[in-house]
Parts: sequence; C-alpha cells; structure tokens
Amino acid sequence: MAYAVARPLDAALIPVIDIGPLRDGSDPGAVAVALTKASREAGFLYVVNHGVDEALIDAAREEAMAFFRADPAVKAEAAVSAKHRGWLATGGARMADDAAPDLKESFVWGYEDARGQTPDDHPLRGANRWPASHPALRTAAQAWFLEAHGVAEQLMRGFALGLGLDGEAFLESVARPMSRASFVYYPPQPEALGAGRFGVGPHTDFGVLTVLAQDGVGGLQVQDLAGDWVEAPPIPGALVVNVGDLLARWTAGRCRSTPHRVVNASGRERLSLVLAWDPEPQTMIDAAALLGPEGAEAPIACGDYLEARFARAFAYRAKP
Ligand SMILES: O=C(O)CCC(=O)C(=O)O
Ligand SMILES: [Fe+2]
Repeated sequence: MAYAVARPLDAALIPVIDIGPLRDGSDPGAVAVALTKASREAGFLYVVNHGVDEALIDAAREEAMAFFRADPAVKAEAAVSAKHRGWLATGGARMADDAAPDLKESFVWGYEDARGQTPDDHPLRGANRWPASHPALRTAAQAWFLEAHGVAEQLMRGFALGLGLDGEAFLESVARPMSRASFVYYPPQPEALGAGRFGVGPHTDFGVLTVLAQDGVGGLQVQDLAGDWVEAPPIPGALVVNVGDLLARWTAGRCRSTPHRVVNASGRERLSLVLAWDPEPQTMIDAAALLGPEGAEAPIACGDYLEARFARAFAYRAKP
C-alpha cells in the first residue's frame, strides 16, 4: 500500500503572480494578462502581495486547530446545519458518487453583514454555527473571511480585465454574496489506507473562485492538462487561488476549473483556510450575455447551481 503520488511543482504550470500592481492600480493590465494565462492553462495560481496579514492567518489557524483538536462531543455543538453551516465530521463529504469519503473534517461559515446578520433566503445559507466553547474562533474566522473575500474580488476584477470586460463585470450583484469560508482539517493519513484514499478526493470546486491559505505541511495536488498530478506545495507568503466550475461556466471555458486533491502523507496534522467566492444567489451565470454565444452553456442562477452540486457531495444533504 502506498500514497497517491504526484510530480514536483512545475512553476511554468502553476505560476506565482504578484497582484500588487492590480491592488494599487499601478499596472492592472499586466496582472490581468498573467491571471488570464494561468486561468486558461492550469486554472491554479499562487498570489503574492495579496495584502492579507500573515498574523491574521496565523491567528485563524491557531483558533481552528484548537477547535478541531477538541472532543467530538464539543465540536458536535456546532454540528452542520441544514443550511450547511458548522462542523462536518470526517466522512461527511464525498467528492464523487463512487469515491470513498474524504478523511478531512471541516468547519463552514458564511457571509455576515456588518451587524452580524446572515441572509436566510436560500437552502444553502442561514445562521452561522459559532461554537460557544471557542469564542475566539468567530473573530478569527470573520477576519479571514473578509480579507480573503477582498482578495477574491480584486482577482475577479483582474480576470474580467483579462477577458476584455469591464473590471466590475463579475461584481454586479455581490452585496450579500453566497460566499462561504471553511477551515479544513486533515488528520495524518495512514499509508496503509492506500492510494485510493484522500484528505479530499479528486474534485473541482463548485463555485466561482477559491482562495486558500495552506499551512506548511503540503499535500495539495493539481491535475495538469495531460491528466497527470502535480504537487502544489506551500510557498511562504503566497495564497493559492483556483478557478471553480462556475467561473469556467461563466467564461464559456476560457477559465479552466481544474481537478485537485489532498494527500496528507506528512504524519502531521494539516490545516487549510478556504474562501469560496460567489456572487448573490440570484446572479445569472450567463456566458453568452458576457462574452457572446460561442461555447456558452445555458444561463443558470448561481444559487440553483450550487444547491444541485452540494446535494451530491454531502451525504447529509442527500435526498432519500
Ligand atoms: O486544503 C487544500 O489544500 C485544498 C482544499 C480544497 O480543495 C477544498 O476545500 O475545496
Ligand atoms: Fe477544492
């Protein structure tokens, strides 16, 4: 028995992009070109000069780790709600209908407005489930959400510019976004489980754009165009960004949503901070309206699309 393997990182495949000139407006065009190239090829990139304070990331990691290390009975206080908020134990997610369940645990929360209110207008969003036993988790989680969300929106401007669109083309209905975030915990994975078990099994992300802060452990693997797996190890100070299925659909395939997976072969715990960016649920994902008819799939509301995908991936949501 052995772990699923991948070849070492290929910097030409997964580039490191400095988004400083996009953030400060000094050269958004050059960043847009680099983002467009990366999104067309690997669908994965690293971003540096993203502006997210490393101390904020460390604080979020620390609080998340304390939560995941707590007794399952304590974590169960925040057990996932019907609106997909809260703690999912190991085995709660399955990335393909015939796949073994993921080994990860996760804690998921969604957008809250400045008064701490969460929209409750869709099957996939409602009150967040903050664990009373870990009060500091909420502050750290919300700080990560806000910062990573800002990075995602900057990147959406860059992708729009790179496609020859107005910079705000993807940001027209984002006041109360479907975006959600998660802390994802990967226990050390015993080698004896073999090459068919994963922290998170091969999958593409459902939403528009994902922003990820890995820790130093490694284990993320990305599939290249030939179908081979490539490591996407942590790079200090960089966030990992990847195109999700909804951005691929919104751009009629000009951006590529790339399969990826996690193998935690380190013998240590691994923790990721994830932000999944999406616009408001009623936003029509309509490539033809944006870019013309070539390759465009039928328009679909963002919220409807996510609901259908979630129903398949999470056992607790399965319809009897
Ligand atoms: O933890 C990682 O590196 C990847 C997580 C991931 O793919 C996901 O949450 O969708
Ligand atoms: Fe993913």
